[in-house]
Formats: sequence, structure tokens, C-alpha cells
Amino acid sequence: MSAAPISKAISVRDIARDFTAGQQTIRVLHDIDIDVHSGELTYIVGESGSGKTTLISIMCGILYPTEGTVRVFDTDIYHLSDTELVEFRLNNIGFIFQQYNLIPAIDAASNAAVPLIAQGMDRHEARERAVAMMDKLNIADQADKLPNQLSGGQQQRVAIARALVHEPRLVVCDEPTAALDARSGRRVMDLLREVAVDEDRACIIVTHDNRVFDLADRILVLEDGRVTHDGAEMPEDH
Ligand SMILES: Nc1ncnc2c1ncn2[C@@H]1O[C@H](COP(=O)(O)OP(=O)(O)OP(=O)(O)O)[C@@H](O)[C@H]1O
Repeated sequence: MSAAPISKAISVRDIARDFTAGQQTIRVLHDIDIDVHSGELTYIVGESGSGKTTLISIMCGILYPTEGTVRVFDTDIYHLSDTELVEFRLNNIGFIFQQYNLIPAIDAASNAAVPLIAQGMDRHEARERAVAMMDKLNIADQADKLPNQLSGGQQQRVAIARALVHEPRLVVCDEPTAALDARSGRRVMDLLREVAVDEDRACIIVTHDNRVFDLADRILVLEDGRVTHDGAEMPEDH
């Protein structure tokens, strides 16, 4: 189904995360130990509130863990300075959030070019590269449109193009198929496999969507902040 995994993309060791609300501190992740491999499409699945978003946020350098270490492509990311961490994310990680977070005042290609421009690329070249990525996603013909002139599915493809345009080695997606019908959802997963997974690149997807569970190489199930299953398929009782 996919290239054989050859290297560790992420190594999470003894992660815990607490949140404090008022006087109370609540531990929402406990004792998490996970390796994510390049060459694999890894799903993180679990009920609402089980800690999926918290976990991927920690895995990709957005949220500090309370305890434990996270290595991404062999870099101990939470021992970087703030500036180094921002740069590390910019160069190595692409994000696809459930809300597409497109900038309303600029056209689709300019939205897709944002990571390249942030990296300092010349605007003209960045736009050309963005349109080339949009072409792979079959939306190059929408390059000059503003986000509000696009359908939801087209906006999502622009968000995917933006996540992939700088060819990050790690792509992280939060519920990418939640708003899509079954066929479009499978197409997005196929696309992610095609463009975001190879022997040196990994993709992690948070999803509730049981219509696409069969497309994963590996599924981690979270329950109440703990990993309760790690395998190629969903456990039978889910
Ligand atoms: N900033 C925060 N402050 C306090 N509690 C938080 C914060 N963020 C998350 N939590 C709590 O941590 C737990 C895990 O939340 P998280 O968003 O990671 O779960 P999830 O599995 O992604 O849920 P969903 O599928 O609904 O998005 C929840 O109980 C949530 O209320």
C-alpha cells in the first residue's frame, strides 16, 4: 500500500500535558510514547476530548508538553529557542487545520504561496511554485480567485496546497475530511498519500471519520489521554 517505512519522523517519549483552569490542574495526556515513521500515513483516532489535538499540537511544535521529550527528524524541538522553533516549523512542517484559515483579501495562489514567501522566496517564483502545487491538486484554474469565490472543497485544496508547497517532511492534518462527502474525503486522503508521504516524509491525520479508516497505514487510538491501540487497523470494538 505504501513505501516501506525507513526512518523515524517523530519520537515522542513520556509525554504528559496538563491544563490549568482556575484552581484546578487537569492532566489530559498521560505517559505517551510513540514513534511515527516516514513512509507512513498515520491516523490518530479517538472520541471528542480524548486529547488528539493536544497530542498533534505537541508533536509538531505548537504546544509545549508538561513532561517528556519530542524529537522531530532527530531535533529535540522543545530545546530549541523560540526563534529556532518557529524556523524549524516553517522549514519542516505543513499544517492543515479544519478551518482552512485562508487570508480573505488575497487570491488562492497567493494564499498557497504564503510559506514560501515567509521563507524569503521572491513573490513571483513563490506564486509559480504555488500554482504548480495547485495543479497537482487540480485547482490551478482557480489560482486568481479570492477564497470567498471558491467552494468549500476548493478552499480546502488551497489549504492543502499551502501546507505542501514548501515540501515539508512532516504534514499534520486535523480532521481534513470532516466537512466532505465520502467520495471527496477518500480523494483527499489519496491525495495526501500521493503528495505528503514517501520514504523521507510522513503524514499524521487526526480523524473521527470511519469512512476513511481503511486508508491508513497505522492507527493510534487515544482514550482519555492514553494510547490504547497501535496497529494497521482499527480494533474490533470500535
Ligand atoms: N487550552 C485548554 N485549556 C484547558 N483545557 C483544555 C485546553 N485545550 C484542551 N483542553 C482539554 O483537554 C482535553 C483534550 O482536548 P483535545 O482538544 O486535545 O481533544 P480532542 O480529542 O482533539 O477533541 P475533539 O475531537 O473534540 O477536537 C479536553 O478535555 C479539553 O477540554
